[in-house]
Amino acid sequence: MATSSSSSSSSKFTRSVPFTPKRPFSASSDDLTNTGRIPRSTTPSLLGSAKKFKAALSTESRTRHVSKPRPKLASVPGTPTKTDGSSSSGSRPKTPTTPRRGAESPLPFPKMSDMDVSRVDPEEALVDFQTVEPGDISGEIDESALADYGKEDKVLVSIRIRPTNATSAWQVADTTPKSIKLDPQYAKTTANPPQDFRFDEVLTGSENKPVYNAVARSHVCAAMDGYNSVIFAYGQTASGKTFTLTGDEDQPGIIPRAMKDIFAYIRRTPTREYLLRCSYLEIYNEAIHDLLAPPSSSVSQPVQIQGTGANIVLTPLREEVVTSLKGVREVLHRGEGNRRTASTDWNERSSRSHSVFRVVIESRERNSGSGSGSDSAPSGRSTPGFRPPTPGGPRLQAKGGRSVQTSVLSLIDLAGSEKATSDKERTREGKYINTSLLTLGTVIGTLAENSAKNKNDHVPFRNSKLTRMLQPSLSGDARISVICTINPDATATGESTSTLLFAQRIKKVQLNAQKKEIVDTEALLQRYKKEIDELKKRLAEKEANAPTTNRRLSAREQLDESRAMNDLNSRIRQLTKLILTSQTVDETRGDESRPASPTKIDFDMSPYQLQQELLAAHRQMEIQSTQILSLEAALLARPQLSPDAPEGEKDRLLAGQAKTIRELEIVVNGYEDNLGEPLRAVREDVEREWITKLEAEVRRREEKEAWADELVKQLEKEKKTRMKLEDERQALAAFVRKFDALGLGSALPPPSTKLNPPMPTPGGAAAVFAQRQRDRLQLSGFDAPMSTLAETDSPMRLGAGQPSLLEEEWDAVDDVSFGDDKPFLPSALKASSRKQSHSPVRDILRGKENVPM
Ligand SMILES: Nc1ncnc2c1ncn2[C@@H]1O[C@H](COP(=O)(O)OP(=O)(O)OP(=O)(O)O)[C@@H](O)[C@H]1O
Repeated sequence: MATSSSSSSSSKFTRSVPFTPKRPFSASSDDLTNTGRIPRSTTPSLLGSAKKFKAALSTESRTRHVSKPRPKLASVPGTPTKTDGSSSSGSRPKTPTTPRRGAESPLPFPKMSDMDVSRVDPEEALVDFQTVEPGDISGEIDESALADYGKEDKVLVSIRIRPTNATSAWQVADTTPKSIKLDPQYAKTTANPPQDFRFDEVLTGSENKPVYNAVARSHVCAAMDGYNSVIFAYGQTASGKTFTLTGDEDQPGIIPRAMKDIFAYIRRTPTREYLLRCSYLEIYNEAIHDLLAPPSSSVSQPVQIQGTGANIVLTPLREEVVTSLKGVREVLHRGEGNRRTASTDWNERSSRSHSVFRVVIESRERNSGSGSGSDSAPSGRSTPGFRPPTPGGPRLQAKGGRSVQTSVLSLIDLAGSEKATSDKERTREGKYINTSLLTLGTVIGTLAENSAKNKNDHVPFRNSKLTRMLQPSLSGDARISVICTINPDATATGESTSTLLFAQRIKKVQLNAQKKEIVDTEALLQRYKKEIDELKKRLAEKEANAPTTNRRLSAREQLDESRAMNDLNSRIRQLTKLILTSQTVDETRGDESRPASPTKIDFDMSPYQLQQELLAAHRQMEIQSTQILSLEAALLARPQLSPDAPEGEKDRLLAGQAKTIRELEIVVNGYEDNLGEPLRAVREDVEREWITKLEAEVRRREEKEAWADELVKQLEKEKKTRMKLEDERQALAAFVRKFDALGLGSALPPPSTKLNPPMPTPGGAAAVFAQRQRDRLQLSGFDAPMSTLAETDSPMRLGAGQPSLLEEEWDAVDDVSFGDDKPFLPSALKASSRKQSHSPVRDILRGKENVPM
């Protein structure tokens, strides 16, 4: 938002923007528009500010600043001459926003507050082409050039580059779409060329008229045509958001131009009449303040957002009815006044808060005076009297078949976007601005992603008041135009780039705004009745001609004809039902005690229709007679006793029934004694017997499991021992082979044969060793090879072909003497028996029950 020169010095918030042209430049706008720069010689005081023009529409500010007489606007061609003030239709309605102090209401309603506008009669506040004064429309708006409301399903995204005294760091190309890119000399890195950003519009200069025409006009017209429209300005502090939206005395911004355009639109639309309501609010520190409510109540009663999804309602929020541009100025002026009152430092506040100006536009066709239905009152302010209050403000009613179109135009000036990224101070305020602008970025990012990738990811609208309020619009229910303002100075390239990235993201959001209409139900009923009459007429004609035409028609054509009559009939029945439903509702409301009649017979029906009705009635009767029969049977089953039977009879019947009850109790008790109790006992016995068995089973299973675990552990241990022995055996074998290789493998000679050199044994020491192993096994009674033994002996299988030394004792293996006459048997047997007696597995197995050893 804008800066005030007076307060800027005191503000701790220093603005990087020195450029604040307040007065019209002597340079022509052409000088500025193309380059976005202002010649130094023409630049006015740098300390001037647009902030004081924030309420540029206020009549007060206008009289204060404008010395020259207001230019007289040429009347719009085709504008009917205004009738004099005495005529009720021509007299200009007073904007009902002026406080009516002390006015006593003649009606039995409680006295309304000074600012209560909820009881304004909407019929008295209507605006139409006759009531708009030439001064209320903008002479600057090019009426002939009505845009096409922008791209219907895309957000209209434009960039506005604020003029600068320094050299702009941005280059603008006048292509289609318009593009903007950073001057390479200001790029941080020269590795990649600067990104070329493309948008619907890239605007430069200080002229607000082309900006309005390019970015806002289409959306204002769309709002007048029944579409919700949102125009918001996003950008760094002092980049020109407020200048663009509000403008100043010489360059009115989008808000004043939009209001003028609204009245111009009304003036050139003689077929419709309008009810305009304005609201003005501010979101500051995540609280919504109603700027039109008295300051005390706006603090004590902050505005709440209610509802979900597309049905968001702001409450309590004042909506002021306006009938002229003067009324709009007053509303804006009051809102600005309240906003300033609430802040100690206006600049800080304005750049840290979001302001939202909303216009609710309701319209319906003007009554042609043809007297359709009961509504023959002339259009406009003819309905006298006082209305009961409507929440939020008066509403236009759908009348005499004229449906009401409702739309909202929202004009939003956001807080400075750099707060979302660089506000280091962790103040409450900074945090809240961060929250709402960061959430806006996230929401737009997710929406863009969802549209681009056809996804349905959660969009965090609820994370901030701003996004929650904008939810219906951002969800696609509005035409959106975003104007992103950038400061072209080289010092601000980072912030400007992030603004351009935001703009690029929002471009991808998909929209699907629809017109909203409230239909007049009375008129709808009238239309149904008319259609029924026409259909009946056609049906009657067909039936009358049927005898003659049927003779000429083929069988197929006759069938078609009969089908057509059937169709007519069913449509008549359908419409009649719709009418009857609404009448039935009215009847039941009117007299609760009287049941609504299920059907109404129209005696104007054709014979065919009556026949159908008769058949349906017959079917209904059959169903009902079956029901009657079953009810009669039920009645007969009841004990016979007339209501006027003597008391004694009744007592007897009661006694009889009491007896039956007792008998039934006896039966129930008998069942319990004879069957219930014994059955329970049997069940308990069975349970008891089986519980012990079950417990024993469980115990056994647990023991076996423990034994199996132990067994596995022992086998593991045994396997390790085997591996170790195998390693040692291999070492020994290697030693023996080496021994042989040295020629020492012959049987040792007897000590006496020293002279005869020993002859090597055929096959060497290895052969001797192998032979000894075989002999040993044979002697122990094992024929199977060792490896087989190992496999069968142990529940833990070793790899096939793995040599086994399980049965071997180290001292046996240790016997490496090569004398084949040395008896081997005793040692082997001894080892074998010793091994058996010490086997840990056997020890465990022995300890187990039921395991044969
Ligand atoms: N296009 C422009 N032509 C001439 N002056 C401009 C333009 N844009 C901005 N300015 C001037 O720059 C100053 C800052 O602009 P403005 O107050 O609109 O910024 P802002 O983005 O609204 O800042 P904040 O975030 O604080 O509200 C004002 O004095 C305004 O007059």
